[in-house]
Amino acid sequence: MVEEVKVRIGDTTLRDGEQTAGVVFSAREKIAIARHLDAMGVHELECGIPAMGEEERASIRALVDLGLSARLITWNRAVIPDIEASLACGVEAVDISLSVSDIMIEHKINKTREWVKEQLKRALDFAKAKGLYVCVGGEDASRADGDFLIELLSIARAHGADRFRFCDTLGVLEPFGMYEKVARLTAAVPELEIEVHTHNDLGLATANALAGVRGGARCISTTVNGLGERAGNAALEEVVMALKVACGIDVGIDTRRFRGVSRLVGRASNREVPAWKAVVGEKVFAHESGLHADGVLKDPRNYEVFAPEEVGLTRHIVAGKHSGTNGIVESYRQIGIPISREEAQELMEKVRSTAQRIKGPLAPRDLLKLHEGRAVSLAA
Ligand SMILES: CC(=O)SCCNC(=O)CCNC(=O)[C@H](O)C(C)(C)COP(=O)(O)OP(=O)(O)OC[C@H]1O[C@@H](n2cnc3c(N)ncnc32)[C@H](O)[C@@H]1OP(=O)(O)O
Ligand SMILES: O=C(O)CCC(=O)C(=O)O
Repeated sequence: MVEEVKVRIGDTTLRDGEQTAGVVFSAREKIAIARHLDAMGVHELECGIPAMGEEERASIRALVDLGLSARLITWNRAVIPDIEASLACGVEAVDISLSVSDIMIEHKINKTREWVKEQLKRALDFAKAKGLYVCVGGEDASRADGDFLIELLSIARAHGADRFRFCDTLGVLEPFGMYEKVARLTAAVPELEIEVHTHNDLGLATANALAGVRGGARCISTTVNGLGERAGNAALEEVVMALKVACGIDVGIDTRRFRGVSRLVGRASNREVPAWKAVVGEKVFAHESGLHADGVLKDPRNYEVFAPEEVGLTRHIVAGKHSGTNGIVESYRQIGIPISREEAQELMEKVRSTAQRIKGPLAPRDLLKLHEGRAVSLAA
């Protein structure tokens, strides 16, 4: 029997997403985003950094007060005051982060590997004594020495950690490397669950997250729209749909809400979602090219990897420069004008030249004008 792979999503839109340079969520927006993600069935929400100050702590307390089903987890440096600040917010789970690559140990926190091990023990013992669920965040794990990582995971396990977060902080890995590194850790310390936190600097965040699962990770860190530091994080909607469609893994999230949460976060972050954004872009189910429109009209599975309704979107047949007869018939049908294939063939040349002139698709009023034998003006 094939083992059913269970993967959980830990969404960090409210922490790493908000760390995008220049992005700020209001407390009200944080609540709306958290409610939306919770209603979709997202398993865990990384919801802020209590060490930042009283305003941040108040917004985290407000999230705790919502009594969501999702686990709320906060981000902390491996220092006791950060964990105390989290406790003061009422959360029951913490991510305790330590830089684990030599470059960051030596050139960022100015410490030694020995210090990292001892600090991990101190912070972990403190958090576990307080009854917290603890994920140990390995910042820059992808550039860390493999043997040192195994040593850290063993310490983390021995001191009661519940999970280790393998961070590709700079987004430097490719999927094969990601697979090998995570597989090595899961083989060495199988009792400790691994989460993968991937960044998109090379456009590989989603691919690397999936490779992590192939390597044995059972939790994926995501953000809505792929918001996050620099080029962003693995996008929630991409990860969930790729797991479902390409890997046959259903994480139990209501994907029909993806469009809604995507627009909510787009507005709150003031980062508009590109029309071609994978999974949630407004135009990813728009078909103009003659052969594509024809294929989709005969059976959407010809050119759609999943149905638009699955993610809250709708299909559009667009009349434009690359249209063919069947697409044009459909475009006229949609505006209540039934035309024959012959009529569509006659109109095709005009549709093409109009699209060329206006440098875009034809709106319903343009189609109407062409049908009435009138020209479409640029200003129309
Ligand atoms: C990869 C990531 O995304 S990790 C998450 C990072 N997120 C953020 O930085 C956003 C919020 N950050 C903040 O509000 C502030 O940076 C705070 C509250 C965390 C810290 O503020 P400050 O005390 O003023 O320190 P500052 O930001 O200038 O520098 C960070 C300090 O933390 C130390 N530090 C960094 N990471 C860690 C860690 N994982 N564990 C312990 N100490 C750490 C640094 O060495 C530095 O210490 P130093 O001043 O003794 O050299
Ligand atoms: O250390 C962590 O838990 C997460 C840090 C992070 O956001 C990153 O490494 O990209």
